[in-house]
Amino acid sequence: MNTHDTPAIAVHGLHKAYGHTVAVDEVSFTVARGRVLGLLGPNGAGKTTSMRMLLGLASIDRGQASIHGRPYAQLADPVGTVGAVLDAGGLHPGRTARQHLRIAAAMAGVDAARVDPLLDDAGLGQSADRAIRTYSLGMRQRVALATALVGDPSVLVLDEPANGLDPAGTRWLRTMLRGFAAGGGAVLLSSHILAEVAQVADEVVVVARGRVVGSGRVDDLTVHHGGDLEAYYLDLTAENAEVR
Ligand SMILES: Nc1ncnc2c1ncn2[C@@H]1O[C@H](COP(=O)(O)OP(=O)(O)OP(=O)(O)O)[C@@H](O)[C@H]1O
Repeated sequence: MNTHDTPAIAVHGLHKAYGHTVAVDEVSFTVARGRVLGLLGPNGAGKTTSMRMLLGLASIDRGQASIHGRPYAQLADPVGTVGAVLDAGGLHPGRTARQHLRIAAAMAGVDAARVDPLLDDAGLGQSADRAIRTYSLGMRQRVALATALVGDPSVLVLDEPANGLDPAGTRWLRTMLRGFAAGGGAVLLSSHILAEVAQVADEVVVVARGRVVGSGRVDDLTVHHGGDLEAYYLDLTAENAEVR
């Protein structure tokens, strides 16, 4: 199954518990090609766990998660299909950004010539030959984002991609994501920076304590809050403000 009617990302009835903590409780959403979906929610709401299940990094207790109609593990070309940023702290500290991207390109089976333009786009051209251990948080985030793009994927799954980025980096990310979606790509991103989400996402899903408490197009959801995503979000999550 890989027709144009199949959502790029589909999550249905996803459920996951860690001991007595229900991290994700019957979460469902889809992301169509050409769309950006923002996954919002308080700390501990289940956003990262949902993304990890989608990417086959955490087992699924119940429900299904698929990319272009298949579970991640059954994708014929996972690196060429999905780019992901889950934890920019996971980069090898002794490697340079250029080495890191070249290795990623080799693993994805793509031409190493793709690496330099990606480094330049991410604003890393000047620092690409320094060890990642000398990088700031925002620079690591830029490496992680550039790495996610190496395989020329059609789907991006990004956990707090703006974390640590300066204003120029945030603008680069926004422009990159809109361009990616305009080219037919699908993006799932989590973020606590609601002003940024309002600018880049077509739709949002709000989770609290593992459950979906709101979802839809940003314009529709915020109609009673003067178009203010933050006001809508804070109203919706007020009862679940206590983190777990
Ligand atoms: N490996 C784990 N072992 C035990 N509990 C976990 C584990 N991973 C997540 N949890 C719990 O599952 C719940 C959801 O966590 P998750 O990281 O998915 O939240 P989140 O929405 O991504 O939060 P944040 O916004 O703080 O990143 C939390 O209660 C968390 O403590």
